[in-house]
Amino acid sequence: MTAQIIDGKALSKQLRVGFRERVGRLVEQGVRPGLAVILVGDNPASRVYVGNKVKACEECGVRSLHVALPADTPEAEMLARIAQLNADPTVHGILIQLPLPGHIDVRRVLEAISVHKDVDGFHLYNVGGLVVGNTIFPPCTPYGVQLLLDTTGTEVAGKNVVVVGASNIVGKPMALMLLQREATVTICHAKTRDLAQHTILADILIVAAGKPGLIVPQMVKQGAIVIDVGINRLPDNRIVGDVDFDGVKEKASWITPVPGGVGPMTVTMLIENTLRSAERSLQASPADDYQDWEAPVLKAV
Ligand SMILES: Nc1nc2c(c(=O)[nH]1)N[C@@H](CN(C=O)c1ccc(C(=O)N[C@@H](CCC(=O)O)C(=O)O)cc1)CN2
Repeated sequence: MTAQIIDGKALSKQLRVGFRERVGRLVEQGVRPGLAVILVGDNPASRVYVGNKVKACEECGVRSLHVALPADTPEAEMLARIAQLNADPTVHGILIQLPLPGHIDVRRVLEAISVHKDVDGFHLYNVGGLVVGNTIFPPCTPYGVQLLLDTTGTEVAGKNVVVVGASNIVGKPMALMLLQREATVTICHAKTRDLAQHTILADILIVAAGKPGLIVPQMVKQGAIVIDVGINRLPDNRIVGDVDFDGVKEKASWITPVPGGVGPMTVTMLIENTLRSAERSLQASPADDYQDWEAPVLKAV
């Protein structure tokens, strides 16, 4: 039996209808949500992703502020820009497009973003929040994957989940979020021996390794849910994931396509986090700490 497709483009479209309504309500109350996107250098893929983010803002009525800086921008200048954006009440979310040029200390600039505007969820506070299960802003890609999984109607608790890839922005937070939902989680990475021995046991297989064709049908359990987070551009310009889609779809029960699966959801969850930040700004006197943040409750179904 061929797998059912988990359509991230369609789910994004549906969620964005609700976002426009939320923006309308915010504007009625005098707040236009604002997102600042900082891009350093001219990495072509990053330019596409930033373009997608700016387009999504336009579609939802969010004001976007695109800060494009040359590749040799000193770290001190970035820190100064971030400080300005932290202090700007019309900016509810700030993100720094990754990767950054090598001369910039990624952790230092991410830590400079106000926890209250860290809509990418990369600040150490938000990362730590994932460990104890109450982060302010879930990181966008794993958050999107969680919603995509929800659309399958599958109860995650008790399932064997295997995450392939241990990056700070996808693999590790993904594993923590699914552990919070009581899955049995295994993380595989570049040093894992005999990858197939792990993946074959997965009821839910999430692949974020950046290696086209890494996962072939023999590595997948019959009926598994397969989420492909990889985005690889081939020499012929085609975009493919990390999973052999045509082969694996004959074995899986559900599968995400690339493009049109996780990618659009990453951008959609960024808007969700920005709206939550803007909504919170309406509270009469938001405390200057993070204790009064409510945990996010967005559900896909
Ligand atoms: N600050 C951040 N940097 C990066 C993140 C992130 O979440 N925050 N994640 C990735 C890139 N990324 C978002 O920035 C991203 C990747 C892919 C897509 C997307 O829409 N993909 C499309 C295909 C797009 C194409 O034509 O190449 C799809 O899969 O359908 C959006 C965002 C690294 N950096």
